[in-house]
Amino acid sequence: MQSQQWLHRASVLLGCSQVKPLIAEFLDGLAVELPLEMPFLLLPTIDGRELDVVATQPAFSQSIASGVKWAVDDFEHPFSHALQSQKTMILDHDTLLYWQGHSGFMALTLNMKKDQHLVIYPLNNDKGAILGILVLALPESMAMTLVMRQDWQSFVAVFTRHWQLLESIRTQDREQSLLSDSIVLIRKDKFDKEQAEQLSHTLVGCSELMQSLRKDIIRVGQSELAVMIQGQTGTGKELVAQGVHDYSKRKDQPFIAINCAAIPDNLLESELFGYEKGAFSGADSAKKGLIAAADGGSLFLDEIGDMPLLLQTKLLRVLESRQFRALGAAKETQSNFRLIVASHVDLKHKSRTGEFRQDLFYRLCQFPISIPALKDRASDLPELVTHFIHRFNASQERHVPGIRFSALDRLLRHDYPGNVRELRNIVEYACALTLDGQEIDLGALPTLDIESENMAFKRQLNAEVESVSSGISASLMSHFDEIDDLKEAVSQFERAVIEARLIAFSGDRGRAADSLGLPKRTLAHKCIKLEIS
Ligand SMILES: Nc1ncnc2c1ncn2[C@@H]1O[C@H](COP(=O)(O)OP(=O)(O)OP(=O)(O)O)[C@@H](O)[C@H]1O
Repeated sequence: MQSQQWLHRASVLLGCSQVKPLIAEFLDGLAVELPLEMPFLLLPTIDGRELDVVATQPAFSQSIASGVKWAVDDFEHPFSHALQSQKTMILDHDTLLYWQGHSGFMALTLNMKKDQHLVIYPLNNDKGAILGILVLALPESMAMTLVMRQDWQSFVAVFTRHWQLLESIRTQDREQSLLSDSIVLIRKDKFDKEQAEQLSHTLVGCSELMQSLRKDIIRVGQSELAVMIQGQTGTGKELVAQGVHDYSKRKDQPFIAINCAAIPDNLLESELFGYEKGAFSGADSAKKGLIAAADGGSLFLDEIGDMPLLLQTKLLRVLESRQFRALGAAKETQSNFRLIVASHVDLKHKSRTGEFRQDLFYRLCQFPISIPALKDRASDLPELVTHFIHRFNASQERHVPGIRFSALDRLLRHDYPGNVRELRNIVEYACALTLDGQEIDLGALPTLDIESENMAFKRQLNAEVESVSSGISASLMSHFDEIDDLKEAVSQFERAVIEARLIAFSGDRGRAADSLGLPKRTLAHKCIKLEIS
């Protein structure tokens, strides 16, 4: 073969933009230009333990590779020697016999003609590391001369350099795309955190329950799933529904809310679906229903458990088809709304007893959210109190700076059957009775139904304190008889009191110190001494 042909082949190789076609082009070129049967390459596997066979015809590579492992540390075959020495090996017919102990190699060379030599040619990158091994069966006359020829060596150098270049582009591309994937993930995570932080200004509470509730709201806001909110009265179901809407793509569209329990059954249908003029006696003009009004936005059906069964059937149809017909209308209309429902009763139970349609229940329950009662998240209470004081100040143009610990302590001992709404009312009442510039005192609180036997909040708070202080605190008082180190017992008690107070004030050391009658520096010093983080 002439130098010009190698040059032409080299230029074809340079046109390849990916490694696989490059190798195929290289091997095909050899098969065409040289009098040989089937050249192939051996490439190290990713773990570097074996050599993989790469030939242009899959059947050929399979026949070489079938069941054969070309382990790099198996010196029974000559390829591992070529790998180690990085030197070209040319095996004549007699030398081949020496390697017949390796069954795979024996099968590979079985059909070689007597005058053929096997050329094992390591391909290095420019740093001297092995890229692969080229294997050729050539007539004796050519084997030696070919590998010595300058044009052949240049051709192979073009092939290996281009191979290396494509590999490094591929690695760069992969790294680039990994980098941009992680940047997207980091940005998304940061965005979600920022949104959750923003939501914490309206949906207040630092307890883990509230934090995960806010995360759920942000997560589901980005989807189109139907949301079912369950929680006792006054726990903030409407606030959560509003949050789902505000943090969704529909936030600039209407948020339409209706309380199914507050509207008589016979009116609920016309409220939802609307009606045409003359649809029933008294329908003097047409009225748009709430389903139509929610088009593009969100429809919030509060107390869905109170919806009559017949209307449930109609609602299910609307959800399936996104179409509805106003009362007395001839045609169906479309509305693209996202449904959010809430209930203070256990709808699953109602669906089992037949009071609520089971198919509707499952259709509505695509993303269930459960809001815990206030008494089950005592650590939220101080922050909620502060929030309601701020809200009161802003709406009434007043200046109540905060609440005294004795008053907060009283609030912590109430059970709140009316949940956050009840707390809000109590705080607003107390604010109204407190003079500007003064903190809310015990005297400003309404009479609260406090059962000393049943101090739900205290119990909850103690449980939280116990969990942070390795269970040393609350039980201490009941084990006076067991105390054998007074100093240690006093330290434990002191630590438990400070920890409880820090929890009560959401970690605000200034307020905790105030409430304990200590200077802030003294409290800080005690925290270090008692190892309170
Ligand atoms: N986590 C919270 N942060 C701030 N305010 C809250 C929170 N939870 C509830 N509220 C306030 O408590 C009051 C009652 O909330 P909301 O109306 O959302 O409760 P609900 O569960 O829908 O009540 P109902 O079952 O009676 O319809 C509202 O003023 C609301 O702003």
